[in-house]
Parts: sequence; structure tokens; C-alpha cells
Amino acid sequence: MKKFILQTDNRSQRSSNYQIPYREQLNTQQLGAVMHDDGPALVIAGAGTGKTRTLVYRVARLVEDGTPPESILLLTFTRRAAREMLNRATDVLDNRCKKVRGGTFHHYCNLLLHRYAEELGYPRNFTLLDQSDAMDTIHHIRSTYYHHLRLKRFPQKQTLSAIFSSMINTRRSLYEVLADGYPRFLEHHDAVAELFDRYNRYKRDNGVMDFDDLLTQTRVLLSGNDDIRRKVASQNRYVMVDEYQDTNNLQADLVALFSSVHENLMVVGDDAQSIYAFRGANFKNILAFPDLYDNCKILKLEENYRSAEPILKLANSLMDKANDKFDKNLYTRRSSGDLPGIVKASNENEQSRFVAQMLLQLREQEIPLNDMAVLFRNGRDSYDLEWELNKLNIPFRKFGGQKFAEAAHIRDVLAHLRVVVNPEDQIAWNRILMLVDGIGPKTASELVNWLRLNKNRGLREADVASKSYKKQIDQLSEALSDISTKKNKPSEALERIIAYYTPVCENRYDDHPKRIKDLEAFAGLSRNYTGLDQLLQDLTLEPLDASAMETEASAKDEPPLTLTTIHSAKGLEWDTVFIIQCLDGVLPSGYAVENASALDEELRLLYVACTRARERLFISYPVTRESSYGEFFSNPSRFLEDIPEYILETWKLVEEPDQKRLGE
Ligand SMILES: Nc1ncnc2c1ncn2[C@@H]1O[C@H](COP(=O)(O)OP(=O)(O)OP(=O)(O)O)[C@@H](O)[C@H]1O
Repeated sequence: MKKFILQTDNRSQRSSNYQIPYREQLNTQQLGAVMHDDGPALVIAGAGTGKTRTLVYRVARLVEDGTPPESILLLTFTRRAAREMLNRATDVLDNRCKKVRGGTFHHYCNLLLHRYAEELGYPRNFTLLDQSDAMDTIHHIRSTYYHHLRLKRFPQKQTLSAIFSSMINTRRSLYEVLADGYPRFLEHHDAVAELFDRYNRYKRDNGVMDFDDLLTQTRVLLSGNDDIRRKVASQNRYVMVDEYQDTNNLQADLVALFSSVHENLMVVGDDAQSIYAFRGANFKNILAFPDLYDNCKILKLEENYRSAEPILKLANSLMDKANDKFDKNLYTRRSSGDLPGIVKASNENEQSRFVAQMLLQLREQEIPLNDMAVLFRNGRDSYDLEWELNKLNIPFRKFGGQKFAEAAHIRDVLAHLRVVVNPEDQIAWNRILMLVDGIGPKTASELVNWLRLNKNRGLREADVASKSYKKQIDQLSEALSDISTKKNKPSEALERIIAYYTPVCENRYDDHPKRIKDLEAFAGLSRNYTGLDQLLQDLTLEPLDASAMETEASAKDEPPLTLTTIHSAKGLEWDTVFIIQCLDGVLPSGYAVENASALDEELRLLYVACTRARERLFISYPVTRESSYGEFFSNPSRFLEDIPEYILETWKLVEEPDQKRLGE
């Protein structure tokens, strides 16, 4: 018999002496995913099974095997997640991992579009509209052209923006979106379609894009231009996508385009943790992934390292109730631990007192406040608790409320910077002109128009000599030209604008001292930036949390407790977790109860919340609630209804006898 020896391709030849002892640091399933070589793979990972760890080690392993780090693309749900993963990869291997490209879909698309925008007829320095700017623009078009429809209940700007976003992210027609989610507006179908066209034209004419454009325009760019697609995709030798359960159809298309040359695509996710349907995420993407790629390998991570067994048992029994899911069997080797508790309080304040007092008790047992968290469905669910915590002087940070960059004073200042970066940004011009004393919508719009027609002249040359606001316009144009001509650092540019804006702020807002403090903190944060455009893009793509910012500015106390919406708790873990307001109508939300798939999503939300806890979990609800109509009775979440006592233990709150007598 003759023998023919096949040579192994160098790249796939594994290094036999890795720096990192993968076998010791990973379990068999994790190791399988880390060592997966070429071709598409789906990693179905249960909560707390080390999917982050697996991605970190896979990055390191690819680099150890000689893959150039800059040819690896890691797409994550937040930019912070990418940064943390790459820092960890750097810690386990070395500095080469710093060169791996990581970020969100929006960041990566933004990067590509700034390189290729001209191919699509946009300027390279196009401005990115944040959510509020996009709504202001829609509002402007709505009131200019559709004012006559106001008496016929024409959709408002928030609704219009949600409708447009849903069309784009779920790739459905306007008719389908209206029929499915907004049937009462079907009668306005044609006007809404026309408004959508006008909005798109407006953005194009003004060289601006909103968040959804970043994704759609990238798809247009890559699917319409084969040379560019090939160039971009050949740079991506390995593509990895975290939290794949929260991608939408458009993102699924983009992933395919990004990896279309090498097809080394690994997506990681947990179908049971898909909680972003309201943003167009389609958890069926993850279920359908193996159908899209013939040779797709399916790998599962099922050993949970995070939670004590009783917590996991509760999480599994919640997931048993879901309709659509991959079969997974989450297990842990940690058999001890307290049963999770279900705490019934007579009203919201009793619930808050329970949480606050339990927190203090656990703190006495050496569990630091910052290793505990209170989770809830909506930002407003924690108001009563916040009051109680303040009373007891317990420091906390809250995530999931208003974002820093969405506050009016921050947006005012940002608008000034935006016109420096892109002098054609009419929305920003309009905002800053309206801040000038004596200028109303009509004059602002005339001046914006003048600026558009006289591109080479500038505000200083506008004919305002006889106007009461001339002095302020002079100050404004001086501030703007100082920044554009002196090419200051972003922090200096901000300080210059803050100096101009401070009297405006004092004039407009009663609480100006707090706002000015915010602005100073903002200038401090911007010191890490070297370019204004980068600062603006980052703030638009990943706005800071307002309250996180406040505590950062004033944190001298012990590291604080975390209050967070469940959505913002994604990927995080704490020793002790409290889930409050676990009521029917809140979790599941009242809007979801009529719809089976929306109800499943709410169930997944509760699952995500429970699986954040390592050692202790308390779920609480008040039996009565206050509303503007008075007190009413409420029921615990239906998801907890038939969970047996040996999985979820009932806790009863009893007042201390003395206290009771005092209250009588
Ligand atoms: N092989 C392992 N050995 C020891 N600890 C591990 C291992 N894998 C993961 N862990 C630990 O388990 C915990 C959960 O890991 P990780 O955060 O990576 O999970 P995850 O799957 O990303 O979680 P989730 O999706 O629920 O947010 C972490 O504290 C991590 O250090």
C-alpha cells in the first residue's frame, strides 16, 4: 500500500506548549469552546457557566497560536464588557491581547462608516444623533408637515421613533409593524410612511445619522460593495459575538457580512437570558443560528460556578415554564446554601424597611455593601427604598435611570461641541441658538437657515447688529471660534464652553449649582480624550449613568450598594441579591400578560435577576400599593405561584412588639 502524507496547515497547527495551562483552568466544555478552531460555532451557555471566561481564554488561545491580534474582532453588548474581557485576556496572557479589536456593533459600524461614509454620500465627519436628537428631529418634521392631524390622534414623536426603529431592527414593513403593535394608527399609515421618508431625507441632507442608521448603512455599504466587503471581512480572521441572544435580525446579517471571507465565527449566548425584544432583539436568532451555517458546531456550557445550588434550583424551575428554549441542564457542584426567600410585605414601605434592615444585618456579617444589590423591573420601583436608604445613611448607586448625557444641561453643552466638529449640524445649531436670551424658535430657524446658505461665513457675520441678543451672539461666536481655531484638547474646549454656558444655566435652571457641578465633573472625565469627535461619539454611543456620575464625584464613603434595573444588571453578579416589587403587573409587566412571547420574555427577565446571586436571594412584594386613586391590593408575580416551599421559602415580616404598641 502506498502512503501519502498530508501536510498540516501551519496556522491550524496547535502550539504544544502553551503559556496558559488551559486544561487546569477550564472545564471540559469550556476547553472545547476555547480550542475550537475554524468554522462557525454556537456556544450555548447557561447563566454563570463561564461564558465570559471562555471568550477571554479563546482570545488568548488564538493569540498564543499566532493569530495576529488585530485580526480578531470581539463584539459585545457594551463597550465596557469588551474592555474588561480584553484586559482579562491581557492579564492571563500578555499585552498582545490589547491589540484585539473589541466593542459593540454600533461602535464597529461607526468606525467603518467614518472610513467609508463618502461611498454612501455622507461626509466623513457625519454627526451621530442620540435618541433625544432623533426625537427632536421627528418632532420638528411632525409639527411642520402634520400639524393638521393632531386632532386625529396622530402618533407622537416617541411612538414614531419606536415604530421606525422597529421597522429597521426587525426588518418588517411599516404595515406589519403598525398591524402588530400599533393597530390604532393604521389609519395614518400613508402619512407615517411619508414622515419616515422625510426624516431619512433630512438626515441625509444634513449629514447626520441616528443609531439605527449605523447598522443599516453598514449593511448597505457591505452588501452593495463587494470590494469593501471583502476588504473589511478579510481583516476579520476570527469574529466572536457575545450575548448573541440579544442581537436582532439586522445584526445577524451584519455578523454574516463581517465574517464572510474566513467564516470563523463563534457566537455565544444564553437563549434563557434574552431580554431585549423591545429593542428589536430576536432570541430566535440564536435558535436559528445552526440552520444558517451548515457546518456549525454546537457547544454547551452547563456547569454553573456562580450560584449556590438552591438558587440554581429556583432558576431552573422558573425556566421550566418557558415555551421556546434550547434544552440545557444547569448544574453546580456547590450543594450547600440557604433557600431563596419570598418575602411578603404589607406595603411598599415595609418592603423597603425589610431590605434596608437585612442589608445592615448582612453588613454586620462582613458582607460588604458593594457585594449586595437590589434589582427591580422599572427605575421607579426603587423610589420608596431610596428614601429609606437615605434615612439610614446607606450609600448606594443606581443604574438604569436617566443617562448623564441625556440631561438637558449636558446636552446643551454637547450641542456646542457638535457644531465645532460638524458646522452643518443644524439640530445642534438650533439648540444652542435657542439658549440665547431673546431668540425663539422662529429666529433660531431663520439663523440656522442663514448659516446653511452661508457655509463659509459663520455666525459672527450674521446680520444681528440691531438685535437685543447681539452681545450674547458675539460671546457665543467668540467661544466657538476659540475652540475651532486654537485646536484645544477636549477638556479645554469643554471648559471654554462651560465658561460661556454658566450664566445661561444660572438663568434657566433653579437647581443650577448641581448642574454646574455635573459639568465640572464632566470636564474632568474628558481629560482622558485627545479628540473632540471621539469624545462625542463615545458619549452618544455609550452614555454614562447620571447617578453613577454623582457618586463618582462624591464617593468618600464605603463602597456603595447597587440599585439597578434588571436590564442593567446583565452580566453582573453579587453575593446577595434582593428582587423587589415582584408583582403581577410589574414583573410580568401589565403590557405583557396578553401575549405569550412577551410573557416568556418577562420570565427570562426574572431568570436573569435570580441568576445574578451567588449566596443569598430574597424576592419581595407588597400586598398593597398606593396610587393616585388611593390604596389597592396587589398580587405576587404569577411566575412564583406554584413554586413549592422546598425551593422558595416563605418569609413573614413581624413588627417588634414595642414598635407595634407605639404605632397603635
Ligand atoms: N472553570 C472555572 N473554574 C472556576 N471558576 C469559574 C470557572 N468558569 C467560570 N468561573 C466563575 O464563575 C462565575 C461566572 O462566570 P462568568 O461571569 O464568566 O459567567 P457568564 O456565563 O458570563 O455569566 P452570565 O451569562 O450569567 O452573566 C465567575 O465568578 C467566574 O470566575
